[in-house]
Amino acid sequence: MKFSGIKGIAFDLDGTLVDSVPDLAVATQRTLAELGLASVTEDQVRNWVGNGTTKLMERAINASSGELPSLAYLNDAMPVFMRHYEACLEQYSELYEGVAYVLQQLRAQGYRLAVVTNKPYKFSVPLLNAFGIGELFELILGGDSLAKMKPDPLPLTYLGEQWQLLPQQLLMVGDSKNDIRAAKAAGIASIGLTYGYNYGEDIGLSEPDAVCESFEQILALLESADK
Ligand SMILES: O=C(O)COP(=O)(O)O
Ligand SMILES: [Mg+2]
Repeated sequence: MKFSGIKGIAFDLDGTLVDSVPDLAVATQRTLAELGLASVTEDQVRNWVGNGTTKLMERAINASSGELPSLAYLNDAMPVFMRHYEACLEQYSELYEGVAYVLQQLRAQGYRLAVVTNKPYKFSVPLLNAFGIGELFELILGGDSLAKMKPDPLPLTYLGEQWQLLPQQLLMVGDSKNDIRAAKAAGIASIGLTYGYNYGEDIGLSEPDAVCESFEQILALLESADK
């Protein structure tokens, strides 16, 4: 059974724990306005989330202006975005249904929990704390915490080293192909969630070990596995 012997679980953040696109969209729209560029919609922003905030802004500026920004332009745009996102961070975002309950249950069952996100670390911790779940995680890794982010396996292999757990004792839960690719590259099992953001694609196409339509289903999947 793929999920037996799991001791540690790494959760993705955006699109997995928190529906954060409403605030990412507001911050993107305010940034474009300040740069004098045409606006974009929340639906567009949803399809650009997954590879960190710099990629999000690159995609937004590209769609808005019709051309890829130069590195210098993007470097100037990023502090503007960071300022706007910091100001709204959890204003319109919401924890997905069942998240707090399931995380508490998993902790009570003895699983070690981590967040492995591509979101910058400085936003990840306050966002998790704003929803009262930050304390449930032993380790939080942002997209800028290490030299490489998902889909690179580095954050997951680092987690295994920190916790002294083997790949077969770890599980990655996420909404995006970046999560599933990172898990496969690290040799660990993965669960793909259907309700998040995955560039508008079916997460099943990335072939995670299981697909869940709700966060609650994770509990049942783990309970059905031998410990
Ligand atoms: O910030 C992003 O682009 C994605 O963040 P995630 O890895 O938590 O989904
Ligand atoms: Mg995600």
